[in-house]
Amino acid sequence: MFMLTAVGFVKILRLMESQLRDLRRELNLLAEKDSGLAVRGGVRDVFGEDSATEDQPTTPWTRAVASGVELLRDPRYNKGTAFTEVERDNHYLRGLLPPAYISQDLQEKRVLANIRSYEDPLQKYIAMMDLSERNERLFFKLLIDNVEELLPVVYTPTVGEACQKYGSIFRRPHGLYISLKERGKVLDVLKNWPEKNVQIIVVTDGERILGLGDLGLQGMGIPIGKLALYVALGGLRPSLCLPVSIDVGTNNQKLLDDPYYIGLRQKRTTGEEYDALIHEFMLAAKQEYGEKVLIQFEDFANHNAFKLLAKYGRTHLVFNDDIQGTAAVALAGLVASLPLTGGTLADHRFLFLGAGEAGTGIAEIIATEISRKANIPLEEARRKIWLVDSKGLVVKSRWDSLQHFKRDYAHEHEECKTLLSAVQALKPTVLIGTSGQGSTFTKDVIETISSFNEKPLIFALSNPTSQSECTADQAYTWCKGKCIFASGSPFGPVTVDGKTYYSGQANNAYIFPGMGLGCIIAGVIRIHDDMFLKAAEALASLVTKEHLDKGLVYPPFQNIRKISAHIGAAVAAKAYELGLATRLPRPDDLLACAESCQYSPVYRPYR
Ligand SMILES: O=C([O-])CC(=O)C(=O)O
Ligand SMILES: [Mg+2]
Repeated sequence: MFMLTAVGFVKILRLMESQLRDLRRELNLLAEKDSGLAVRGGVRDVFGEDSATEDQPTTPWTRAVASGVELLRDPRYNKGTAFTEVERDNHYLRGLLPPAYISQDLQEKRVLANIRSYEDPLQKYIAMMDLSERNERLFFKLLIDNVEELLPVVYTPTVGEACQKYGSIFRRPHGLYISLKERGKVLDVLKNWPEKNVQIIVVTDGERILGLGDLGLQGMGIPIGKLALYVALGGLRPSLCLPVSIDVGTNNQKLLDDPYYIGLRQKRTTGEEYDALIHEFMLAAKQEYGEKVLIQFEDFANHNAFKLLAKYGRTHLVFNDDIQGTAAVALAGLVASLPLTGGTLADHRFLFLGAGEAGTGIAEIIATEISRKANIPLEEARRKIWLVDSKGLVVKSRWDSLQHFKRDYAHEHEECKTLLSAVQALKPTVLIGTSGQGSTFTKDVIETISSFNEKPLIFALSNPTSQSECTADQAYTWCKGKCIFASGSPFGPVTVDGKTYYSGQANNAYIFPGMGLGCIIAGVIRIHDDMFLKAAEALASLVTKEHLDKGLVYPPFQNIRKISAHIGAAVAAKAYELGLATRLPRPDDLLACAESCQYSPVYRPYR
């Protein structure tokens, strides 16, 4: 006869209890995974329970989550010391946390103080990334509430240095790495990503990271940074976002020689092998996430950027941020500055230093806007725009050797070998730098352009700060305070002869978050250039007299979530007008719809 002692009975009970606990945890995890897959109808559901309207802290969050130490280690759900007593009991957290309860606001204060205590921007970047790996909501709350202070940390200029040193500062992997080793298995790679309802992908192949050149796989910092901005600036839910770095090798010898380099140790592959990997990725993304997944191409080199946009623009929901996003932000600044310069866009003469993605992208959007507003043919509008590349002024006589994307701007003129001689010959009213080369707007150039302009417009757009064509200080000093200045990376106010001057940040970060928001609320299936024109107009319309009085041709980033909602609504409206929006019926008030959908990073109470 089997005799059960009291000790044995207790042991069995304990065992059952622990098995039950494991089972419960497992079920919780499964429930979480399943609910991540659920897609119901209606606009708000695109954003799930995270959208502002459903995210009232007083409403308990009903989704089951992991518990115990797994909950603390999951950055999506961890709240650290902000777990309440009841939550600590219900989710097996007793003893795993110190007894104090620290609210999210207080946690935010503490983390901000820590970040401020680091002098080195790269240390701040590492601290921010560590936070995002620990506690996603606290990371986004901190970024949203302190956007002007922290944007330069998670984005340009610091992200540039982070990419350069990515291997050395590598901790936990972020995003998805697709290398030549994954050929034939890209769909499986996408299936390994934990989120199933991805709606925005930012992808780079690392060949032209900002103005820093080929950084190979280390370019991963860029998609990560851009997607953090989709959430913080645009209000998209973090789980919708997927950063991807495609590794086809690098031609950066310094990286190939670096023992800490994290990418494939080989020269870049080109031609068929390159095209095949990208194509496999594009097909797999659509297969896994559907027709409406938005794919943003970022920091590809010119030769691939134009090709990929043309190739996939018809079959996928894609845009190139460096061509189209930068174009829209530059146009917005130019339009906004018209009350300061007088006249219309058509009255200006534009000279670009840099004739790649950004330069020709901006040129084309300006020409389109002029042609529509002044009712003149596009070719005539293009004649107001001149490009200087590494060989000098782009002119007709260079036609045969010009890359196709420069040819529309190859006008009749004698050759000018330098920027200065082009400025002297053409007398532009607007000077735009998209060269990726720092210190190229020299004192001579700026003095010359201000010698024949009351208010020259000077946009030094290359990033990060080290690659800016000139600094705000140089521009205002050399033109004696006459110019309107904007730059791709931020510059603080400068004082010249006792007067303070401000400069706007003409960065595509104003545009792409709103573009993504607009695409999602309207269920857009294809991007049309007119959506970027609308985004630019919406941004320009938010520049007030008060901003202009300070010389600012962009509204401050502080209000970026509202700005993104305006841009999103404008983009969505255009998409509906063009028949490219699939979410029906069309909401009457697109702005209210965009605002109500924005993600809130405030912690949710767990049942
Ligand atoms: O990332 C930025 O700051 C803007 C951008 O797209 C680039 O410079 O490539
Ligand atoms: Mg870029």
